[in-house]
Amino acid sequence: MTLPTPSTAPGAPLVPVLVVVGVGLIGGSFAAALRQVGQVGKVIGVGRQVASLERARDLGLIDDFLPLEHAVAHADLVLLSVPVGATEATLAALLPHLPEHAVVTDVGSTKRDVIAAARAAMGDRINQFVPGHPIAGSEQSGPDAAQAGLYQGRDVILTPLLQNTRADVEFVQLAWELCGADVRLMTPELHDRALASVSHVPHLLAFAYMGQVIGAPDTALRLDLAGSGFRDFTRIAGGSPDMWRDIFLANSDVLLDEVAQVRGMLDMFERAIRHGDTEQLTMLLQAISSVRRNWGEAHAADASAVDAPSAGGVQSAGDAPPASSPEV
Ligand SMILES: NC(=O)c1ccc[n+]([C@@H]2O[C@H](COP(=O)([O-])OP(=O)(O)OC[C@H]3O[C@@H](n4cnc5c(N)ncnc54)[C@H](O)[C@@H]3O)[C@@H](O)[C@H]2O)c1
Ligand SMILES: O=C(O)C(=O)C[C@]1(C(=O)O)C=C[C@@H](O)C=C1
Repeated sequence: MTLPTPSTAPGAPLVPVLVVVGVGLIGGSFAAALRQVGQVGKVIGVGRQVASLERARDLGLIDDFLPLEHAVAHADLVLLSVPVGATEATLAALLPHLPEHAVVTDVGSTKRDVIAAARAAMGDRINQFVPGHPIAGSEQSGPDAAQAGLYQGRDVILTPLLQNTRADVEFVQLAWELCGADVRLMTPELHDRALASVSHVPHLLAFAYMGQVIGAPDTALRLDLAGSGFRDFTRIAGGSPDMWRDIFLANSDVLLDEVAQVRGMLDMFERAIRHGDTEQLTMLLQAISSVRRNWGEAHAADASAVDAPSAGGVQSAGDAPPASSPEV
């Protein structure tokens, strides 16, 4: 890969000045990861809460913080790591101050809406925006949750635009690779459909299930008796409400379509249970359990080396096997 434009001097870090807008779990981890490998010169944070930015500085995630317009004027790379609903307003505010050579990328969990927002905000400077999304994170938020190792061996998806230069895409790709990530390129449509299924639906179900439990008359007893199954299933219901509100709304069309299909599966289970259909219930459970076990074993062995099943049209840095779905 050719070294991208911003880093020209030998031994210079890849990113002389990184501006992180939204120094929380994801943005703070990106800064920490690049710093750990010595590939960032200076990190400037931008945010809404001074206390949180001070905390990020105390943790060493950022060197300093500035108002958006001042920070961006120095940037070689801007990482947008705010809830996806804030994309358009944030990009519109930073654009007048963005140097011509600077690249802006994002970490938003949805891509079609983020790209539409970026086009609306950036107009003919859209070439400077390279959309991205790390498939790594947790239910925690804020700078204290940031970890330099968060992206080690994890996939990062880039959905480049026709307007992007190859050098800018390679710059963002290299930055993520230096964080330890495996970069995959795909279309925003494929991204949003797949992530609706394997990220957005599980979060929606966890929130919905948890909501049902806390609405019960004996909630205290239930929560007192809850074990590891409950813990595993509901961990993600502790995620950021702002972040998940924006994701559910941004990806609503494919999310609702996937939810309808999950409802179809629930109906199938309900029918089998209602009719005492042992054969059907066993068949469903066996087919599903075996696929989940295989996936779990492959990913537990080395989550970094095994790519998730890929859909047609996905370009992967690795040799991902073709997608396979359970026949139930
Ligand atoms: N948490 C995850 O697991 C995960 C994983 C991959 C991608 N993402 C994406 O990363 C982005 C950031 O998520 P995070 O987990 O780091 O959240 P976070 O809450 O830890 O950090 C978000 C930051 O954005 C700021 N912010 C919130 N609303 C804002 C607004 N309207 N305008 C400006 N700033 C605002 C917050 O103050 C905070 O500093 C989101 O777009 C999310 O979809 C999250
Ligand atoms: O591990 C978690 O708790 C996450 O929610 C991480 C997770 C996911 O896997 O769904 C959440 C949202 C993202 O956009 C990417 C990753």
